[in-house]
Amino acid sequence: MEIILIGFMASGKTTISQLLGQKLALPVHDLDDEIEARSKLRIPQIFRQYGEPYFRDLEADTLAATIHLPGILATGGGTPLRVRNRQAIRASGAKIILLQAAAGKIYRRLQKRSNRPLATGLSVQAVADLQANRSAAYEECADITINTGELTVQQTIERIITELGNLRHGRLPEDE
Ligand SMILES: Nc1ncnc2c1ncn2[C@@H]1O[C@H](COP(=O)(O)OP(=O)(O)O)[C@@H](O)[C@H]1O
Ligand SMILES: O=C(O)C1=C[C@@H](OP(=O)(O)O)[C@@H](O)[C@H](O)C1
Ligand SMILES: [Mg+2]
Repeated sequence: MEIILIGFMASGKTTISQLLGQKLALPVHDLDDEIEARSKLRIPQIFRQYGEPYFRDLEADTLAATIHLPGILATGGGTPLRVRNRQAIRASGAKIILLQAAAGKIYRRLQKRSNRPLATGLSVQAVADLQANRSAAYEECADITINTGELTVQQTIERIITELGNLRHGRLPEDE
């Protein structure tokens, strides 16, 4: 992959990967879609019938099988939790983009109907707690971090393009 998007549920990985792929003319892969295609099961069905550890094994295997393809990869919110996945993400040579948003924003985005078994019935506090548990794993991988909370989808894309340019030219955010 050239670019890998990581971050909490509803931070925008799936949405942004699609638009970024169009903008940069790169193929787009979504790890959840790849897992569903490989297992021929929907994500909630995998959690219900086989449990989370089985899902995490599938996720790790699917990551290993897709990470060497060209393009942009949208991971799932839990993908960087396993150390082996973090190592694979770092070793891929892709630019790693961490999308963030405050718990209240994430909570509102999660109220839309979705395919996320772990988001069902989460309070704002539970979202904040889970974010706190996961943040070190995300930050360990990230080359670029973008807070999408106050941005539109279009603004997020523009910010990513700018930050990728800065990274390429060795500029730090403080230089701007
Ligand atoms: N600035 C933004 N960047 C990304 N997504 C945003 C933004 N503002 C609102 N959203 C919305 O947040 C939701 C993110 O969902 P999704 O792309 O499925 O996230 P993920 O794949 O990280 O779980 C979408 O409904 C998207 O339209
Ligand atoms: O955060 C998580 O543990 C998960 C996030 C989901 O992906 P999104 O982050 O794209 O919603 C999906 O992989 C699964 O429901 C588990
Ligand atoms: Mg997604």
